Amino acid sequence: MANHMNAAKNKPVGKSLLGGAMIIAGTTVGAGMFSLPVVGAGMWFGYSVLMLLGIWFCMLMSGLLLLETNLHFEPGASFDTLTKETLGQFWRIVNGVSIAFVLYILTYAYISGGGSIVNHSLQGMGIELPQSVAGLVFAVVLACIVLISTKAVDRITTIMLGGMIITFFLAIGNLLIEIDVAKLLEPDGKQSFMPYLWAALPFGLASFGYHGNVPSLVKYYGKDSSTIFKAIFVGTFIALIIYACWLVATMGNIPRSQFSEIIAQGGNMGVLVGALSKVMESSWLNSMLTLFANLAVASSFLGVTLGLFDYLADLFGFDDTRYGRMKTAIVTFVPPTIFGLLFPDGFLIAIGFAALAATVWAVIVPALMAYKSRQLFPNHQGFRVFGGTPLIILVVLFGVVTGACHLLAMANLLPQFS
Ligand SMILES: N[C@@H](Cc1ccccc1)C(=O)O
Repeated sequence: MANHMNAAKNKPVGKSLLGGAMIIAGTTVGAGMFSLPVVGAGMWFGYSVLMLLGIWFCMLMSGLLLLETNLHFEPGASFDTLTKETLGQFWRIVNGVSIAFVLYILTYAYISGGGSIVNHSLQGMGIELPQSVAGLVFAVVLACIVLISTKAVDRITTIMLGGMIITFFLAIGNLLIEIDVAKLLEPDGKQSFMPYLWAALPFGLASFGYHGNVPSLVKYYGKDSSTIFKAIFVGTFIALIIYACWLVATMGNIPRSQFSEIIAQGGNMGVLVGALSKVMESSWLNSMLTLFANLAVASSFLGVTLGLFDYLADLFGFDDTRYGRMKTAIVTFVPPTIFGLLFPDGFLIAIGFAALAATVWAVIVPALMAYKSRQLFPNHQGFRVFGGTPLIILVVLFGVVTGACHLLAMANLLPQFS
């Protein structure tokens, strides 16, 4: 839901802390959330919550380190300027490529997840479609909104965000009441948990990604470091609470052994939501849950593709005329949609690769930039993240270890629950 940062850029809205916190929470909570119970099934609830806490802390710190660097520059300076001025041309290019890669692969992940959830919804109405076609419908409808204008995206996602909050609490509230504590605390299946942590780390990292919005917040609030700090803290904390509730709701209702089936079917969004739907008594609440999942993935799609659309228009120099926007739309949407048609079930794999690229620009580069900017501006009196160099080392290590886990998991060298 990165589009709310565009809202911040364009509209003279009241600059309350809440607005900034919602921008961050909106971007953070997205499709990554739907991967968490599936990849966390092996280690189950306790370790999953511990992992989320650790990742939340590291991702909060990397965002604050990015803020620290950003505050040395004029509001409006973006990643490109920050990397160029602190780390030089090499990192500027590595960073730019990794951002573009994340945006593209997330677009594909959303088409895959969106197709899966649209299909699940249509089945509820008695309509059968191949999942790839459902993905195509999902992509074409939402791409048209992006093609119309930024304003259209802003309006529609604001409505979607409201809808998400309402449907989340209605559906999850009920699931939270119905949970079976034994399922949560005494999981069935193979009694080995901790080794499955490693393969899940990249998914946790992707779920806490929001860093593209930090420069937007600086542009929005100016150099008001204390408000931006609070907005990032509160926004990511809201995401942490939502994820914890989501884990309680899913793992408290679906037994661990049943996750094997979900994983065997590809672990896509529709399969998970379908399994949850089966345990929900009321068909009305069931619709709320399905609606929530649709809104979550649709609003993330709009936010991310709007970012990609603007990025590509700038990169290729396409103008804002009807013809120019058409060209930008083609390079933005056609490649991920073709992938979505060819590989409709790559949702989890795509989120994993998004995490790999995000370790670069959302974790390692912000830490390195903060290290460098402390050398460049040694007498700076303003905002500085606590913890000195040890904290920077911790954040870099977190990024490197998580990236390595993704590669090892791809090579089948890490234990994976099945
Ligand atoms: N956190 C987002 C993904 C994301 C990653 C990195 C940056 C921005 C967004 C999600 O879960 O859908």
